Amino acid sequence: MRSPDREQTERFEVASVDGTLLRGFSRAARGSSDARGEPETLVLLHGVAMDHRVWSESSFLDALPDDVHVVAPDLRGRGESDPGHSAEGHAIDRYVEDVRAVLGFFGRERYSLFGLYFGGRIALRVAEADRRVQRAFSFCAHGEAVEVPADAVEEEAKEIEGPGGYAYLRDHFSAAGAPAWMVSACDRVDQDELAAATRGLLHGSHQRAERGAADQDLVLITAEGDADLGTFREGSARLGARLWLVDSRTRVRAAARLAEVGTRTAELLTAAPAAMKGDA
Ligand SMILES: COC(=O)C[C@@H](NC(=O)[C@@H](NC(=O)[C@@H](/N=C1/NCC(=O)N2CC[C@@H](C)[C@H]2C(=O)N[C@@H](CCSC)C(=O)N[C@H]1C(C)(C)C)C(C)(C)C)[C@@H](C)c1ccccc1)c1nccs1
Repeated sequence: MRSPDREQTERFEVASVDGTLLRGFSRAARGSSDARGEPETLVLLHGVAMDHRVWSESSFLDALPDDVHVVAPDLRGRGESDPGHSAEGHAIDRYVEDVRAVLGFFGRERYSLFGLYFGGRIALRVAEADRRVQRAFSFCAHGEAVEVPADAVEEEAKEIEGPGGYAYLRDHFSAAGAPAWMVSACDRVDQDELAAATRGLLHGSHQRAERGAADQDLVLITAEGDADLGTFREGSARLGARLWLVDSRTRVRAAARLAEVGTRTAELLTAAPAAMKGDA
């Protein structure tokens, strides 16, 4: 466990293209950096019903070495960031703009992104759009085109904005075997923003991601028992992405494996460049 005083955690605030202020936390790297004198910078993107706190609560953060600069924004409408207000204000293109604004703020030449569920889908879309992304990890979200059924998602949004909204999410995630940190994260999200973000999934999140630069290292991660494992395999072949599997029966249950994925991610970040190409 890291002692709090050693944490060099500070807040940041950056304006996105549409003026939305994104806020988040940055933990400076200690010690070594790469040949360019830059530490590895890892930007963490949480899921829909979450905020930046899930990274410490899931122990993912503890798995990362001191010499990695960690940046954990709150997506718009979550945590301390400004609201997105409407479904259009929560379109995936707005999230891509937001993440690119965060990359601009820290001014590094290269970044690694790690996204959780829908945050993983955002990470893949940012990698496609932005050459500064050297590695993109997507935990339990592939980059293929998906049918996002408007009626089912509208129904889910109505549940979420209704009086039983938090109970819907808590009950669904608990029943699906989600770890406590993921269930409790839902309660921290403003209901109206959560409903808008849900409806926002109807604005572009169905599109597949394309590979960005040829030298990007893309990593898809899902549960061995995932019903959509075939789609992840297709995505791995199409994108030239690694496919990591975690020992769990479903994507929701895979959340309990996040800390060990953090350890594996750290190995890839700090591996000597030569080693990176060879490993499976
Ligand atoms: C099968 O579902 C699971 O395996 C849970 C898993 N989901 C996903 O991987 C992806 N999504 C989905 O597959 C589906 N999408 C939904 N609605 C959109 C959606 O996702 N949400 C809206 C509310 C928000 C909390 C989030 C969510 O989580 N709701 C859950 C239900 C409650 S929790 C069991 C939820 O999936 N519902 C479904 C319904 C169709 C049942 C309404 C489709 C229509 C895209 C295939 C998600 C990453 C994504 C991927 C690509 C584009 C958009 C979204 C998880 N995601 C986060 C944690 S676990």
